[in-house]
Amino acid sequence: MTDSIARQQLLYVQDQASDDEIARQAELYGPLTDSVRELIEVALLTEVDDPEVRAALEHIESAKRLLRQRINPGPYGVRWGASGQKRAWGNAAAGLRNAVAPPLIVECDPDGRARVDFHLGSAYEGPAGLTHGGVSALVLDQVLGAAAEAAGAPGMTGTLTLRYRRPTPLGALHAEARIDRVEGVKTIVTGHLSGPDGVCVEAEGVFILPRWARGKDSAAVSDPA
Ligand SMILES: CCCCC/C=C\C/C=C\C/C=C\C/C=C\CCCC(=O)SCCNC(=O)CCNC(=O)[C@H](O)C(C)(C)COP(=O)(O)OP(=O)(O)OC[C@H]1O[C@@H](n2cnc3c(N)ncnc32)[C@H](O)[C@@H]1OP(=O)(O)O
Repeated sequence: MTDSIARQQLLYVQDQASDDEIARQAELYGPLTDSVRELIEVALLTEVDDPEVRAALEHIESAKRLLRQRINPGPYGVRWGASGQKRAWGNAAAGLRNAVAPPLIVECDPDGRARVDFHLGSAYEGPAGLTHGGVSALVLDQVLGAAAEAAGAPGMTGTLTLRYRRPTPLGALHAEARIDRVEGVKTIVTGHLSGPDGVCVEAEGVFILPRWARGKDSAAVSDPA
């Protein structure tokens, strides 16, 4: 096993946190993340005068000093609590503690379907007034991957093929996915992202359970044996 695979595996952690403790953390950190996400948007769009910008910067620096007093060296990883509840809170698309995430709160069915209604603000702009194509890929990767995982056939994205059919606006959007077929360790998933005028991006993904995870269940992925 290479060092990088071993390091990756160590970030899948059983931390035995109780459901109550997880709920406490979600209540504490969820609003912090939401506030930082809004800060990103406000910092992008503010038109106040220079002294107000400098004063705001001081406040933000002070908040960072507070939070840095005790800090995880990162990244967050994926953690499972005592009841098996999963926390992928660092995830760039869906993480509860990641202000970069839109966030996507994906609904899944165990038969391998997933869907999400979400909102992309000005921070996700690519072409003027439109969603960045890489952000559409992020969303579809996540939703297709979640469909595979929901059916018990999770995997790393091996191949993601996208067809951008019409420009994707910012604002209220929808994405959905379903498993097309499972071929051994490969799960093939299709889906799309749509806006108010219809489908904007179509996707097909091949999700592959990596060698190191084969024959293990999610409760054992952090066991390097
Ligand atoms: C229960 C355990 C949980 C384990 C957790 C592991 C993964 C779960 C991860 C996320 C799931 C959760 C939620 C979903 C959320 C988000 C989705 C976003 C996910 C990502 O953001 S993820 C980051 C981007 N992703 C990468 O960073 C991948 C880098 N890469 C690799 O890690 C390897 O490259 C890998 C694993 C892809 C394959 O490596 P490998 O050694 O396991 O593969 P191997 O050679 O055994 O091939 C087996 C069969 O796959 C075919 N095959 C091989 N490579 C292929 C490819 N690229 N495309 C199409 N088919 C391919 C072969 O042709 C053969 O096919 P056949 O059986 O038909 O011959």
